[in-house]
This record gives sequence, C-alpha cells and structure tokens, in this order.
Amino acid sequence: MARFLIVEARFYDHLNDMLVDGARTALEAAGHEVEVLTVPGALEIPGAIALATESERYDGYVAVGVVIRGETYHFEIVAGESARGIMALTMDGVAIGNGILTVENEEQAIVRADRHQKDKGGEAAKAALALFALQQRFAA
Ligand SMILES: Nc1c(NC[C@H](O)[C@H](O)[C@H](O)CO)[nH]c(=O)[nH]c1=O
Ligand SMILES: CC(=O)[C@@H](O)COP(=O)(O)O
Repeated sequence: MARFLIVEARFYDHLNDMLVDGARTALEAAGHEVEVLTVPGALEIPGAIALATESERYDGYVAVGVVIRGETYHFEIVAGESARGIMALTMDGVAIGNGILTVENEEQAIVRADRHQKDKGGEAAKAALALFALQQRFAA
C-alpha cells in the first residue's frame, strides 16, 4: 500500500467535492491510503506539492481544481502556470496526476468533475498511479 496526497484548490466548493470524490475513489479502489490538502487556488497547487515532497511522506500526488474562464487574461495565467508547475515537478520525478479542469463555464466543469460522467478526478488519480508504478519499476 502506498500513500497519496490529493491537493485540492478549493475555489469552487461543489465542483471540488466531486473531483476529490473521484480521485479518492480511484486511489482507495487500488488499495492506497489517501490524505487531502486544501489550498486556496490552482496557482498554489505546485508550491504545495513541492513543500509536501520535502516531508517524504507521500508516494504520489493528485492535483485537483477548477479554473473557469473569466473576463481577463487571469484564466491563461492560472491555467497555464498551474500546469507548468506540475509538469516541472513531474520532470523532477514526482508522481503527479493533473486533475485541474480548465473550462469555459460551470456546465463543462460539472460533466468533467462528476465521477459518473467524465471523472477527471479519477483519471488524474490513475495517472498518478501509473507514474508511481513506473517509479517502482525503474528504481528496481
Ligand atoms: N480564478 C481562479 C483561481 N484564481 C486564484 C489563483 O489560483 C490564486 O489562488 C490567486 O491568484 C492567489 O495566488 N483559482 C482557481 O483555482 N480557479 C479559478 O478559476
Ligand atoms: C480564472 C479566471 O479567469 C477567473 O476566475 C477570473 O476572472 P476575471 O478574468 O473575470 O477576473
């Protein structure tokens, strides 16, 4: 059994609950232990994961959050920089699944967050599990 940390950006409560539900369900179904850490927004997720790696407590991470396009360039910053930060950590060998939705509206977010529809939280958890498995394979 491994220990995974779900890092959730709690910007839209109801949507985040759905994503965390999907991620947790997938991780627990695979027999792993799960903890959840909450940060204010998606921009804080890479930093939070970087800090958590220093504890050496977790085998992998699932990032979940929802970024909905507004009126300004802020959407591009939050969507792009959160993904860039996660990818940088991934390239350093951290097993992370990226479940941060970047959508035009709430309707798109619901379909993707719902565990019984597109289940992007579960999909991100499975990506983290796949990278964790690769870590174990190449460490052997
Ligand atoms: N607009 C959204 C944000 N914005 C907040 C940033 O992520 C960040 O918390 C703030 O700039 C302080 O550093 N975050 C989301 O997760 N979703 C959004 O739609
Ligand atoms: C991430 C966003 O674009 C959004 O929440 C911010 O909205 P706005 O650009 O209208 O300030």
